[in-house]
Amino acid sequence: MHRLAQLAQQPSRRIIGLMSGTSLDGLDVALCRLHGHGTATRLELEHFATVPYEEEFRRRVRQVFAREQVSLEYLTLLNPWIGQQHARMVLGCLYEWQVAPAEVDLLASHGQTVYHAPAHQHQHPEFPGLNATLQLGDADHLAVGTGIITVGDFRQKHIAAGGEGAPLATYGDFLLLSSPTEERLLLNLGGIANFTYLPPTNSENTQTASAAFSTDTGPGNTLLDAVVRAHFPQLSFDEDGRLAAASTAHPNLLAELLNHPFFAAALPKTTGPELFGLAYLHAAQARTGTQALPVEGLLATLVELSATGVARAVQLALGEQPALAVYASGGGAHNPVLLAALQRHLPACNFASTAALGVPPDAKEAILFALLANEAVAGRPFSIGAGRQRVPAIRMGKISLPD
Ligand SMILES: Nc1ncnc2c1ncn2[C@@H]1O[C@H](COP(=O)(O)OP(=O)(O)OP(=O)(O)O)[C@@H](O)[C@H]1O
Ligand SMILES: CC(=O)N[C@H]1[C@@H]2OC[C@@H](O2)[C@@H](O)[C@@H]1O[C@H](C)C(=O)O
Repeated sequence: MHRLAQLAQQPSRRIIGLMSGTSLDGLDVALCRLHGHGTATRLELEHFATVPYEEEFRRRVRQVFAREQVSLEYLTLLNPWIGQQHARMVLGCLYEWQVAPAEVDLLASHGQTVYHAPAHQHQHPEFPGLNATLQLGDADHLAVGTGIITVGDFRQKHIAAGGEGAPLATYGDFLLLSSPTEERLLLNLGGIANFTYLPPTNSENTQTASAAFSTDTGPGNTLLDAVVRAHFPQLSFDEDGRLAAASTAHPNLLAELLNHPFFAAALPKTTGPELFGLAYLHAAQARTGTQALPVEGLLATLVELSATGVARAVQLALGEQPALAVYASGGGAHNPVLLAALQRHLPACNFASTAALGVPPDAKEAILFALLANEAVAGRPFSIGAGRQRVPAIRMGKISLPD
């Protein structure tokens, strides 16, 4: 506790942000130097790596990932095991970067989401209105395994304060990437796509902060990856969208997929592969008689679905022809076919990568969790609209001590 009080007083802190997303591609590890806190926060990214998961890691997580029925014993075993694996991966990065664990002030660990259950999605009759989400990889195992104080399990506080436990990007995006003059959209194209809307902070409107918010928009890469894996077991994604580029979207299947009420629901909203999985796709194919659609056509349809989901959410928030600066991040930002579809749907928007703002697109989410840990230890709850748009004024994360 004494160490934590010291950390809070330091002008800057060295924090490792960890993110393991829905794509199960690997653990993102971002070593950050964070100066100050709140709106005065300044970031220096010292090192970044994605430690790829071995097939065996993915196989074990998939035993429970987004599944309604699993072995409770297996789930219990995975919780410390993932924590231990993540600790090992962090130590491997530190060794490579020639940084001693004692030179790092904090670890910020998101853990592995295995089930996301916002009320609109589970609709369980015994728990009406209850939002829930579960991340595995207990932070005590990271703290003891690395010797670094660890902040983990960020999402529960957001739910306790009235949110859905996601997206949490709002807080870090607002602190780090707001512009005094530019109206921005920070678009993350991960397994699930989401965005943060950031109005200019110098706007005449003193309510500006209260207009900043984040929402999921629907699938990003999750369905694309699932279809690629089902057809080509040796591949994990459609590199540069080459397969999708060889065909065009099937209009009836696309319309059927977009018929899901999620796409018209009010913002903000969250979702996951529990909803946007192969069962959803196969049901829509059965209803439209498109079961025999070749894989290229399927992928082209799914790229269009992801882009349309983003465009619909942007239009719900900002009107039919929004003209603002969009900064993309996440793995989908490397997919030229997806980016071209987005530009087609939002022609008045100017698309760039978050690299243009000094944030490497693959590192962004891991950096955001380092920012959240910085706020947990050194910040004060700051208001982004005090509960409007479900952005509660809270600090998030639980603290695990190594001893
Ligand atoms: N060159 C590329 N071409 C096409 N797609 C790509 C490329 N590089 C990465 N991707 C896609 O990005 C995915 C990984 O994205 P990312 O790491 O942002 O997801 P995540 O963080 O796991 O997801 P989430 O943000 O939903 O938790 C890959 O599975 C793949 O679908
Ligand atoms: C429950 C959960 O893990 N959600 C993730 C997921 O991946 C993208 C999207 O769905 C987003 O809502 C969230 O992650 C980011 C980092 C967030 O909370 O902002």
